[in-house]
Amino acid sequence: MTDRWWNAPCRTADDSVRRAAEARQSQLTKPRGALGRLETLAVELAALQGRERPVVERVWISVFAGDHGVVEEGVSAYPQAVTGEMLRNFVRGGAAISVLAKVLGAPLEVIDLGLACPIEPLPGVLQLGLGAGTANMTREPAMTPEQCGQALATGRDSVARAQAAGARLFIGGEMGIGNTTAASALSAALLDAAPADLCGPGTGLDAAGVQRKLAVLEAALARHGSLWTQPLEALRRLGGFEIAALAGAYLACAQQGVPALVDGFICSVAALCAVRLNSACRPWLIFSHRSAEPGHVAVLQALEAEPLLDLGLRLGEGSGAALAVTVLQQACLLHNGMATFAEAAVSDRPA
Ligand SMILES: O=C(O)c1ccc[n+]([C@@H]2O[C@H](COP(=O)([O-])O)[C@@H](O)[C@H]2O)c1
Ligand SMILES: Cc1cc2nc[nH]c2cc1C
Repeated sequence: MTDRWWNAPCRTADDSVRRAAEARQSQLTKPRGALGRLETLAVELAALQGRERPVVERVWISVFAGDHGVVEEGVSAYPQAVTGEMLRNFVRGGAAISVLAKVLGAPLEVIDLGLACPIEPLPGVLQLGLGAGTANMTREPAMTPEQCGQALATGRDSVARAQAAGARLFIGGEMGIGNTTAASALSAALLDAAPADLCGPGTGLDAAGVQRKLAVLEAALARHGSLWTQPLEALRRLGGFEIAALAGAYLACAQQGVPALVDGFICSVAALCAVRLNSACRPWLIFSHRSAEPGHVAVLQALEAEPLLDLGLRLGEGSGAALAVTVLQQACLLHNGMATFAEAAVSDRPA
């Protein structure tokens, strides 16, 4: 991997626009701060978009899918064939993210990076064939350097398509049976944390299943723990195709100046990876929700992220991010549409 494109500079938010947007918030007909997080969200979006009146329109959704060799260790409640089966469901319109994309009027791009149980060519699914899923990380690195580089570039290419379509907000989703194990291993490595703090039921393991998954995580970390010093190598050894693609997408979003709405546990681990690869991407990442997957808390904390929603979701696909779009939209509509104290002839000081 000689082309380390992710090291190129990221765009920066516009501080003068931020100050103008803050000044506007202070003039709107409400006690200062009364719209809580909606105020800072609108101001931050204004600074990122470089416009005092931010807008959330033309949302783009890319869902990245891949399988995981570690599934042969019995770490998921569901069989690996579900990854490909869900891709069919995505394009036929029956998955949660299909419904939410339709509601938002957002294009839904589906990318199959490499499946253990390949599916037929399908209109609407971009099939890249990086491999029959990743290798089993308890035995060998999940990805070759070439696969990891191709997966990162896949995310970057999605952002380029989003930008060409005029997208103002990027949502990355993921689908991959076993990917909570990859995300737990990768985050334990990057955070130097105990795997027990990052291991959870995923799609629905029972207590015995979670214990088995923990033993698998410990084996993977013992196998690779001393073999990586750079985040890229941790990603290659412990991550997955879709996780690398998401990391590449977040980095490209920051380089191109497109805010990204981050979904749940797996997406947040990809975001952590992106931040470790190039910390200047962090301001472009907005965290949509706190997943029910227990490891999400530690990852959010490490990123100093306070997510917008906490609905007990643990689906993935980009679903939590798609749900949070409405919150961003309402924050902007209030910021842009409310009257100022002067316009409405309302006294702007407490008695
Ligand atoms: O987004 C989340 O927070 C989340 C939490 C738990 C599970 N998932 C989804 O469930 C799948 C991975 O679960 P598992 O148990 O097979 O590792 C994968 O397709 C994810 O999209 C997603
Ligand atoms: C049915 C199903 C749908 C999903 N969507 C994202 N991860 C998933 C895992 C399963 C098992």
